[in-house]
Amino acid sequence: MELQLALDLVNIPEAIALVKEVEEHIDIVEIGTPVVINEGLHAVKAIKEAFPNLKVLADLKIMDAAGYEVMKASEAGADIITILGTAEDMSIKGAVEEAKKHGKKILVDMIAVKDLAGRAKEVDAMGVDYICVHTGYDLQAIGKNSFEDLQTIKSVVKNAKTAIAGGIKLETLPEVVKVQPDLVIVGGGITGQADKKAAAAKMQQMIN
Ligand SMILES: O=C(CO)[C@H](O)[C@H](O)COP(=O)(O)O
Repeated sequence: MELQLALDLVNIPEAIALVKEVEEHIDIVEIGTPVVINEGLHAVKAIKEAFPNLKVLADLKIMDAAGYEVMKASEAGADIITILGTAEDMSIKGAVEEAKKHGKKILVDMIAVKDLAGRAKEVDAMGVDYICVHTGYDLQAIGKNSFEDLQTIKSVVKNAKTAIAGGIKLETLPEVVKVQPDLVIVGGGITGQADKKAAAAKMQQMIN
């Protein structure tokens, strides 16, 4: 199981400082969608240059023009790029094809997908690398989580790795670990802690 640190509410210097604190306890750094909106793909480039040994995920949440956007994120140094499960099949297949050309991976974010099991089976057959259940901030605010959704995709996905994101904290991590996803994505559960290094270290220990 791998641990991904999601950075959503920082600028580039803050992101670098934060990763420095926890780098030995994480596998992947996510440049979150708000960071990409504020800073562009420069943020991906800056983090990859500063931490060449960590994988970098560009959370572009692609919906269209997938081949082009995957190409640009790949050129910036992203190792993994996200596309939405609600995107057209043609977009997801285009993302996979472009990522393969660059030796990169595609993570499908299943946020807001209604028929989770059905769509997970479909995107799994398109050759994507990760399928991720995700409760976004807006639904976290009304107490939702993706723990059951993780079980749903685990029961139908045959080829891709499975992942989970959205409000995971130290207290809820055991419930996630029980279901054995391949990738656990944590933002505020680390960045919102006074001792970020300790939180990341504890999570890494629980995951392993
Ligand atoms: O993609 C995201 C929001 O759209 C976040 O990066 C993801 O939800 C993880 O952050 P947190 O653990 O703080 O919810």
